[in-house]
Formats: sequence, structure tokens, C-alpha cells
Amino acid sequence: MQYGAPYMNGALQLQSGVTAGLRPGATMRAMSAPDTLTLIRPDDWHTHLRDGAALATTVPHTAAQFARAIAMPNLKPPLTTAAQAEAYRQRILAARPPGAAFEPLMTLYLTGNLPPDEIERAWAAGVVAVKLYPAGATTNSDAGVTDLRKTHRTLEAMQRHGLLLLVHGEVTDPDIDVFDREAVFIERVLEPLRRDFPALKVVLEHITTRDAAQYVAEAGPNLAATITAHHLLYNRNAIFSGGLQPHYYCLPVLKREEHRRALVAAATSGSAKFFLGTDSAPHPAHLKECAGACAGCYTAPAALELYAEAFEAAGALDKLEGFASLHGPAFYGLPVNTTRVTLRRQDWTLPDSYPLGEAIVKPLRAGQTLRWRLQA
Ligand SMILES: NC(=O)N[C@@H](CC(=O)O)C(=O)O
Ligand SMILES: [Zn+2]
Ligand SMILES: [Zn+2]
Repeated sequence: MQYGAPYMNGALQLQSGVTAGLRPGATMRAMSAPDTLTLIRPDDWHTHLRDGAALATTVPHTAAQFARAIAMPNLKPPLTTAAQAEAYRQRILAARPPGAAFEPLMTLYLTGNLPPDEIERAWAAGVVAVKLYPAGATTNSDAGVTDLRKTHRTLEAMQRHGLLLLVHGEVTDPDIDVFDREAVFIERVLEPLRRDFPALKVVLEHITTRDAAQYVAEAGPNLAATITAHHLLYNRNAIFSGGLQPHYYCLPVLKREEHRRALVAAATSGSAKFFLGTDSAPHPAHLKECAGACAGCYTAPAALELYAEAFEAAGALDKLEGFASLHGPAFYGLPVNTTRVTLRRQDWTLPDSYPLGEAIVKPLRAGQTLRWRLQA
């Protein structure tokens, strides 16, 4: 990763004021305040591009920031066959802006009757992973898994073919407090699953708690986690500040400040077990600004800007490239990208909304100032 002028000519030259609030162990590079940040082009290991007319918005946004992205399969109806995944891939490719080299990475949706044969076909078609949604845990998860035992032969086939299992890690037990559902999932579901399938590579998606960060950090090499920008930047106060704020409502829901700090520590630790996954999840604004608001934050238009802000606040800009561009490909067994992106320190205002088919979508931080800007 390269930092731009003016502060990097002498590594010890510090901008006045930036030493305050440094975390212990922050490097001199991170202490200075660079004006540009050039990194190997990152990938998004968790995004919702949706389908149909929405692709005209989501695909250009994601393609402007990332070389590749894991396209989540929770469409209506969900993607459960290799043929459906391939057709969806073609629709995504067709929505790329001219000249964009963006490559979607495809996934299937795990159900109680996804046949092991389909895993074989998916593998042959280049599908890289299968997503486990506990039934009812989140948006479009009604077709998800109710009894994990029904999926054992399928998980075996995935383990054999080297497909990853991506997990929405929350129990759906109504007796478990919403804020505890991730921690309980780890104990009740993830731990036994990893014991049964020790060679299966698992990504615990969009982790939100210290419990998850610790569990992943201490687990063997076949478990990793994605972390969103919004879970690095906000705690649950954001949902309730100045009235109810539906654009900060996602699942798993934002947690207490102590958990946010643990996620920042994990993301900036340099550990290859943690990598970037925006969980950018657009919903029409009228389905967010209403009773029964949908869960999901739309972060794709300024994803790297938001991550840079979080890493800079932690004095750890030097750790961004590993998190955004290196750890994900290493875990997935894919090559690292060869092109670069540059972020410039520049205040700009994120638009209030974007079209989303016939509707509009309001991005996280709509109409607010961002401190970094991705260069076109
Ligand atoms: N994260 C969310 O709050 N919503 C996601 C689903 C998911 O990733 O759980 C969506 O598809 O809208
Ligand atoms: Zn999820
Ligand atoms: Zn998601």
C-alpha cells in the first residue's frame, strides 16, 4: 500500500494533533495523515445486488469500488440451482458499465432439500460458496434452514468440492434476546457444525459482537469472518438518535459500543481471518421508512470511503489493504487483484438517494459529508 504526499517523505514527520488518541502499537505510517491512499483493488466478500431493474444501480456502484463481489443468493425466489446462479451471473454481467472488469462470484442458498448433486453442478459452474440462512433470521430467509441435520449430505459434498459455507450467524429462537442471537448461534449451531465438518471452510458473515470476533480469532484456519463498514462505525445508539432511524437498521442489528470496539480491533489487527464484506443491502426507501421497516443498509456507493474512515479513526490506515484486498482472496483461494484504487482525502456530500427500479434507495449517510473519496 502506498501513501501519498505530503506527510510521507519523512516517516517521522507528524501532522500536529494527529498523535492524540492513538492506540498503542499504531505505526508511524498510520500516525501521519496521508492525503491519498493507494491500495490493491479490493473485493467485497458479501453484497446484495438484488435483481431486475435494481441491478442498474447496484452493479455500477459495486463495480466502481471492487474487482469482485460475493453476490448473495437471497433473491425472491432464492437461488438454489447452478443454472439459476449462472443466469443471475449473466444478468449481473449485463448490468456492468461499459469497460468495467467487475466479476461477480456466485453463491447458492442452502435449504433442507438442496441435493448433493446440485453441489457437484454448482462447483462445475464456478459457484464458490453456499449461504446458510437460519429460516426467518433475516430478509428473504423464509426458505432457509430449519433443521441443519437435513443438510448434512449437502455439507459433505461442499466439503469434498471445496465450496465455502457462508453463514448468517443468528438463532431465530424467539426466546433469545435479539441482541444475543449471534453469541447463542456460535455456541448452539456453529461450534457443533465445525466439529462435524472440520475441513469445511466457513465464513461467519457480518459479525457484530466481541464474542464472534474472539471466537473467530481463536478458531482453526478454516473459519474466518467478514465485517461491515457500518458495524465498524456505529453502535446501536445510531438506531435511536433523534427518533427512530430505519436506515441504520440491519441484521444482525448494531450492538453496544464495547462490541463495535472489538470489531474495530479485529479488523485492524492484521489477522487474515477478518476481511471486508459490506453486506450492502438496498431496500426501496418506502419499505425502510414505514412500520415493519426492512433490515439492511445500502453502503455500496461509498463503501471504501466508509471503511477508510473507520480505519483512520483507529489509527490503522496501514491495515486497510490487508483487510480489504488480501485476506479475502487468501481465504477463498483466489488470486489477488492486479490493479489498484486510490482514495483521496476530500470532503464530499453523498447524494440523498439513488433510483432503484421504480423506487429510490437511500444510502447510509445520505446527504452527509464523507472525508475520503474514491478516485474515478
Ligand atoms: N443484512 C440485512 O439486514 N439484510 C440483508 C440480509 C442479510 O444479510 O442478513 C438483506 O438482504 O436485506
Ligand atoms: Zn445476513
Ligand atoms: Zn447480507
